[in-house]
Parts: sequence; structure tokens; C-alpha cells
Amino acid sequence: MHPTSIHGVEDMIRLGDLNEAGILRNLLIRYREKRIYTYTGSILVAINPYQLLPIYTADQIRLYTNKKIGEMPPHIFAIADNCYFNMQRNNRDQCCIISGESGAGKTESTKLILQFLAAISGQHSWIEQQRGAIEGAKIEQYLLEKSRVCRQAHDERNYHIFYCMLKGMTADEKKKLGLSKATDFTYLTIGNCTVCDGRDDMKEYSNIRSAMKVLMFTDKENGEISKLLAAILHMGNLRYEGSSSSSSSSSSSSSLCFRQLPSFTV
Ligand SMILES: Nc1ncnc2c1ncn2[C@@H]1O[C@H](COP(=O)(O)OP(=O)(O)OP(=O)(O)O)[C@@H](O)[C@H]1O
Repeated sequence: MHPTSIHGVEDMIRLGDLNEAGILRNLLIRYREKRIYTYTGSILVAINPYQLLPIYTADQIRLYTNKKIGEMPPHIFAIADNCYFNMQRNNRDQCCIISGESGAGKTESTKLILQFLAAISGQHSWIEQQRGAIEGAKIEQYLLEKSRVCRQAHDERNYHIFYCMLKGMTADEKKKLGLSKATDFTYLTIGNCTVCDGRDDMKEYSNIRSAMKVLMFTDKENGEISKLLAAILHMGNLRYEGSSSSSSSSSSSSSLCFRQLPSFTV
């Protein structure tokens, strides 16, 4: 085994055993030491720790501000800082591609980048000189798996928002939309997994509502989004029953059986 594979390296370009096993071993060694970030050149590899590590504090933001990649240990803040620095230096928009399988931590990484940009843009940036806040940012979903709404792999949840909504809404709000608990909805139980370790759906829902307020969604818009989400869940509970054409006066060979659906217009 190459000496670099014994203790692990921060940048896998330096690995002596540059093969799949060597890479995985390096990530494992670092993960065990709670070092979830590793570089491969300018690419950051992140392992989901499924626990809140004390590495996203204001002090950490300060430590990573205005540093070159490699000057500090690998970190998502270093990538955000690098984007910001390149934007200022080249006067060009920057783009971060965040990729990974479901649950890998893409959303969390996006939020951490935005957290960093929001923090540093409140200091000596041109953004502050204009308004003291970020002027604009765009998050694009390149692969929004629509199929995931009605089908999930084993041990995989549907989109988090559904579970958050059911945990976070008041009993009254849920009653109006005919909602109950996650296990009552087909679309939320196909993967046989309704909870996500380390995730507090109720708290997340409150964060989402607060964020929507900040983004100036009106109560009406909020209500319509909730109705739309509820309608999707109810549609998943629709059942079709076949009937023999001889016993049916209609030419249709199937009839729809509706459960007691709430009447709301989407
Ligand atoms: N850096 C992190 N620190 C702590 N927990 C994390 C981190 N990244 C991810 N997690 C945990 O993993 C969960 C799933 O992460 P996230 O929602 O970001 O995944 P995703 O890749 O966006 O998933 P999907 O593609 O299914 O939407 C989070 O709710 C959080 O509990």
C-alpha cells in the first residue's frame, strides 16, 4: 500500500493508489475522523455525515473568506469563496454543479453555499454598497425526478416537503386539506420509509414557511402551494376498479372509486 493511503490525503490527486479502492479508502479514513470533505483537484467530494458537525459557524466562514483553494482544509465554504472571488476578479457569473444520488446532501450543500455568500456579501462587497443583501441567485434543478413523486426505491422517501407538511401543519390546516399522517398516503409509503435520520420535518417545515415569508410569497400563494401538494397526495390514493362490460351500461370498462376527498379547487 502506498504511504498516502495509510493516513489519507486532503487532495486525492496526491494519492499513490489512484484506483477505486484507494479513493474509497481515503474517503473512509477521513469520514471516520469526521472530515467529510476531500478535494480531487478543484472538485469537492462531500460525504453526508447525517449529523450536525460544528463546521459551519460564523468563525468557519471567516476562516474560509478570501482564501485560495488548498490553503485551508477542504470545505464547501472554500468552493463558495472561490466562486465569489472568481466572480469579482473576472466580472463573470459563476456556476457550481452539485451532483449526487438521492439523499447525498445536494440541497444541504446548496444551502451552505448560500449561507456563506449571504454572510460574506454583508461585508465589503459591491452587493453591500447597493443594498446590503444578495441581489440575485438562481438555483437550477437539472434533474428534477418527476417519477419520484409516484415511485420511490426501497428505503427512499418521496420529496421531503410532503413529510414536512404533514408534520408541520396545524391540525386545522390539515383538516381543511383532508390531510393526516404520512403512512395514510400511498405516494409516501412506496419506499417503506417515512422518516429520515437526523432530519426534523416539523422544524424544516417551519424553516420553509419562514423562508417563503422572506421571499414574499403571499398567504394566498402559500395556500395554493399547499393545496397543490395535498392534491398530489390524494391523487395517489385514488383506486381504479375494473368492471365487466356486460354488467355495465357504459362503454367504459373501469370506474373510479373516490375516497372521501376534500373539495378544494387547485
Ligand atoms: N453537510 C451536512 N451536514 C449534516 N447533515 C447533512 C449534510 N448534508 C446532508 N445532510 C443530511 O442528509 C439529509 C439529506 O440531504 P439533502 O436533502 O441535502 O439530500 P439531497 O441530495 O438534496 O437529496 P434528494 O436528491 O433526495 O433531494 C438532510 O436532510 C440532512 O439531514
